[in-house]
Amino acid sequence: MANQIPVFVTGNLKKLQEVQEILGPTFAITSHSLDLDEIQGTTRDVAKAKCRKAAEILRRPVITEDTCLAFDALGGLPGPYIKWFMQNIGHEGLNNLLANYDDKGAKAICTFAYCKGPGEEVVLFEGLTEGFIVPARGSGKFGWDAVFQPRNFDETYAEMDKSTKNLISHRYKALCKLKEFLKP
Ligand SMILES: O=c1nc[nH]c2c1ncn2[C@H]1C[C@H](O)[C@@H](COP(=O)(O)OP(=O)(O)OP(=O)(O)O)O1
Ligand SMILES: [Mg+2]
Repeated sequence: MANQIPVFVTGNLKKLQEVQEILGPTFAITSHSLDLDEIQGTTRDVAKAKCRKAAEILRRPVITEDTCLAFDALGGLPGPYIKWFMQNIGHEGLNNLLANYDDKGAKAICTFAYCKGPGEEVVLFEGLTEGFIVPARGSGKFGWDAVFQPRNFDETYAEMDKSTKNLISHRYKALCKLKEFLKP
């Protein structure tokens, strides 16, 4: 089981597309669509539990990924709960959460997790990109891309070329570490 190529388990097609774009054709990745339950806790706890669960279900080496959007003024929230905030209050609601704060700083954090199989230890690979929450700009249809403007850039993730996002993103940085780990 240990030598099997890990499968990337995600229910999010956009995430999968970005991972494939970043890795390029030389690093084929297979995927399995599962909507895994996500526990409450720190980003790391959530990422570990999700990966452990995927390994138990599929009984083989797996990779999972958890994405966080942490607002500095809110002590890191919504953090791992960003999916539910995004779904329920949208771009405008995310901006409104910070209406009473001057500090619009936010961190996009990507945590890949690898687990060899059921009961095995989970290894984490984190990537972080700092930026600001801004009123939605750009046509990006991927999650909160339109309200996240990376530090030192004039464009939001949604406005910039996909290739630019993929060179500076939280996901890119985490994938670099994962790639190094998976090198034969
Ligand atoms: O680069 C990104 N740019 C904008 N939005 C993003 C990005 N990456 C994830 N997102 C969204 C998707 C979901 O609303 C939440 C993360 O939640 P998260 O649990 O990690 O993703 P998910 O449930 O959609 O897929 P999965 O099956 O891999 O858990 O942020
Ligand atoms: Mg999820």
